[in-house]
Amino acid sequence: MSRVTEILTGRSNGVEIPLIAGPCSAESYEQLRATVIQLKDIPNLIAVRAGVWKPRTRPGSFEGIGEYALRWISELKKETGLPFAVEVANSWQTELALKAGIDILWLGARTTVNPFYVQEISDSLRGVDVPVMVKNPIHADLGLWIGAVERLKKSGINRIVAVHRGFFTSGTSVFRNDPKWEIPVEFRTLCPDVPLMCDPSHISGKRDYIYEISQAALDLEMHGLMIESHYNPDVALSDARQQVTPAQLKEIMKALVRRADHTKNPFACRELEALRSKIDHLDHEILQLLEKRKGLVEAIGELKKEHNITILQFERWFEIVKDRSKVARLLGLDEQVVLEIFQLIHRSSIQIQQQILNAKPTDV
Ligand SMILES: O=C(O)C(=O)C[C@]1(C(=O)O)C=C[C@@H](O)C=C1
Repeated sequence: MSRVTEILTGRSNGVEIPLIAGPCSAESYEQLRATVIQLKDIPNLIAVRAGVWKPRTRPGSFEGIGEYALRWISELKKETGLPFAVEVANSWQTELALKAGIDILWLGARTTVNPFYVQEISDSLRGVDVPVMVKNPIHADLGLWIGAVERLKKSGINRIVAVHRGFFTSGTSVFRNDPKWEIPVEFRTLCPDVPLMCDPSHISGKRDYIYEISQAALDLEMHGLMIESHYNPDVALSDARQQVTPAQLKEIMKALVRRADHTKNPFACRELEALRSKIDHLDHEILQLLEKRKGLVEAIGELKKEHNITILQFERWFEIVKDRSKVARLLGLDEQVVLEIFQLIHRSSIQIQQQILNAKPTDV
C-alpha cells in the first residue's frame, strides 16, 4: 500500500494509509507554518498540500496568493524537510512551481476536464521527472480522467497518482460533490497500474463527513488520502467548512481502519469459499433465467413483426416497473437497484426486437 509514498516521494515509510494534508490555500507564511508544524506530528503524513493558485467558480472570492506563496513553501521545505504538493492549471504555473522546487504537482478537477490545458501542462513537463497527481474531472466523465493520465504518460511522466474528489452534482446530495463510487472503481479496473487516492474534503464539503468518506474510500482499496487541514479552519479564506485542524486530522487518522484484501484464518477462508461457491451457483441460475427471458422476448418480437405492433409497449413497461418495485420492496431489496437492473433488461429487449423487426430479407 505504500506504492503511493514511493511514487510521490521516492521513499518508502511503510505507512498503511499515506496522507497528503495541508491548507486549501497558502494564505500567509504564519498560517502555513502554524499548520505544517502541527501536521508534522501525524505519522501518516507523506507530503503537504497547499493551494497557491485557486480556480474559483466566481470572481471576487479568494483566488490564492499566487507566485509569492512559493517562497513560503521553499522556506518551510527547508525547515521541515517535508515534500510539498501544489496545484497547477497551465504551463506558466507549472514552470514557476518547478523553479521553486515543488516536489509534487497536481491537476485539479477544472483542469482535467479540459484536454487543451492538460496537453499544455504535459508539454511543459517533457523531460522533467516530477510526480503528478490527476484529480477526476469535475463531471463524471471517465474518459477525460483517463485521457489526462494518458497525455501525461505520453510526455514521459511516469510517476502518476489519480485522485478521486467526487463529481459536480445539481441534486440534493448531502455532500458537496457526488462520490459516484462506481467511477473510481471503474478507473482502477481500466488503469490498474495507476494508484488512486481519495480527497474526502472536496467530496464532503463539510468536515463532519471526512471520517466516513475516508473509511469508505479505504474499503474500496484506495491507496491514500488527501485532506485539507488548517490550524484554524473557521478563519480560512477558502473551503472553511471542509477543513479540519491538524489535531482533528490526527484523531481521524487514528480511527481509520485499513482492512486487508484477504484473511489467513483457515476457518474464515473455508467459509468464504463456501459462500462464494453458492454465489457462483446463483449467478449461473440468474444467467439461465436471463437466457429463457431472452427467448420469450424473441418470440414476442416475431409476433410483433407479423402483426405490426410497436416494439415499445409503455403500458406493459409501467406495469413491470410497478410490479418489480413492489416485489423488491417486499423482499427487502433496494428498489432503485432493482429498477436499474430491469431498465437494462428492458433496453436489451428493445435491441433484440429491433433486430428482429428491422431485419432485411437478406439477413434472414
Ligand atoms: O411485453 C412486450 O411487448 C415485450 O416485448 C417484452 C418487454 C420486456 O422486456 O419485458 C419488452 C419491450 C416492451 O416495451 C415491454 C416489455
